[in-house]
Amino acid sequence: MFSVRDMGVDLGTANTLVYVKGKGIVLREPSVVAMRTDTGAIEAVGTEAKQMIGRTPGNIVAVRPLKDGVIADFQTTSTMLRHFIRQAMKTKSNWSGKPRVMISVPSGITAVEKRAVEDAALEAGAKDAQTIEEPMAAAIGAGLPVGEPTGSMVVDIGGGTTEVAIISLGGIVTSRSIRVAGDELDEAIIQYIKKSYNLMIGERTAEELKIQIGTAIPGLEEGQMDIRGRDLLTGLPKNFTVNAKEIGEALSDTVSSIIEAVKVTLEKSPPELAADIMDRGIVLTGGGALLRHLDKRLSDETGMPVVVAENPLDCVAVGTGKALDNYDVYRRRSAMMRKAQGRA
Ligand SMILES: Nc1ncnc2c1ncn2[C@@H]1O[C@H](COP(=O)(O)OP(=O)(O)OP(=O)(O)O)[C@@H](O)[C@H]1O
Repeated sequence: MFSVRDMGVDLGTANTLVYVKGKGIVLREPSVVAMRTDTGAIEAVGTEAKQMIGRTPGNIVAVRPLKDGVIADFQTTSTMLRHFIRQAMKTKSNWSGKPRVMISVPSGITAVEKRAVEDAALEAGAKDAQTIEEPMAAAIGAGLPVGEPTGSMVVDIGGGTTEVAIISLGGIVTSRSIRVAGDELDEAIIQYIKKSYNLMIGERTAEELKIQIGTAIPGLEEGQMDIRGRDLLTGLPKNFTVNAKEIGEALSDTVSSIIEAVKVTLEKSPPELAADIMDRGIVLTGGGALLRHLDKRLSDETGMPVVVAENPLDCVAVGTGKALDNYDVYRRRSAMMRKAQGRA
């Protein structure tokens, strides 16, 4: 007899990751679904669907169902979640029964949406499902001592949302979630290129520019990249070269918004916890933490030490996996919250 292995799912706006207890991360796919507009039938999910963004014929659309940091399209989110959970179950030949699933969700989603995410996991074959707030999962995954009476601060910069939280004794003391993260950085690049060069580029090209030559401090990076866009005057494709300084300038205001959210959260922190954070430093997680010199700029502007977590893209998924060890605690907590909401 093999034991059932439980699963943690990072249901992100940009990427979905599945962590299987005892195996680690077994699935890592973009949170994208391609569907036929006429019948609603699913054409592709994940990497294959992401490649279709901006390239679909009229009868197919490639959508990101969680694009704006919330579940924008619930039905499609459920379908995608089901697909990934089933795929992850196939990666292990010796499942003996149904797994319990811990799913991280953006902290801004409603109780009804949380319930619906859990239902989607049940439909996919889970025995039971619970949700955990993304910044809590990120902090656990980054190895912060969340259960201790000491303040830890995590800034999770994903695709759709930046979640800033101060955690102590297993709970979120104060937090802020803004819809400014990787997608907004990409959009800032699109707007900059449009304004400076009269050229239109797609969101995937903008993301590539950000990843390859982006910087949070303009002037600190060398480098350039050749790209292709559409000339807005002639309507024709055109090749051109952009340098790191320009991309740094394009990103600067959006980076400032993220830093402002961190400052506001710090200002609301009880003094004892602020002192703990001063000792340990602010921990950056999520793909956005990989933007060059973001740690330095945040440290310069807040006067606090800042560290980038090891494998920032994996922290939330690893955190959901570790949270499986306390599955019953989360289960009891959400049952209590549901009861309290029912009474209110
Ligand atoms: N090297 C890099 N530099 C800058 N940004 C990066 C880098 N690598 C990935 N990203 C960005 O990180 C974002 C995805 O991060 P992540 O997978 O943590 O998000 P998510 O968890 O899906 O989103 P959310 O937390 O909003 O639900 C994308 O916007 C991507 O462009």
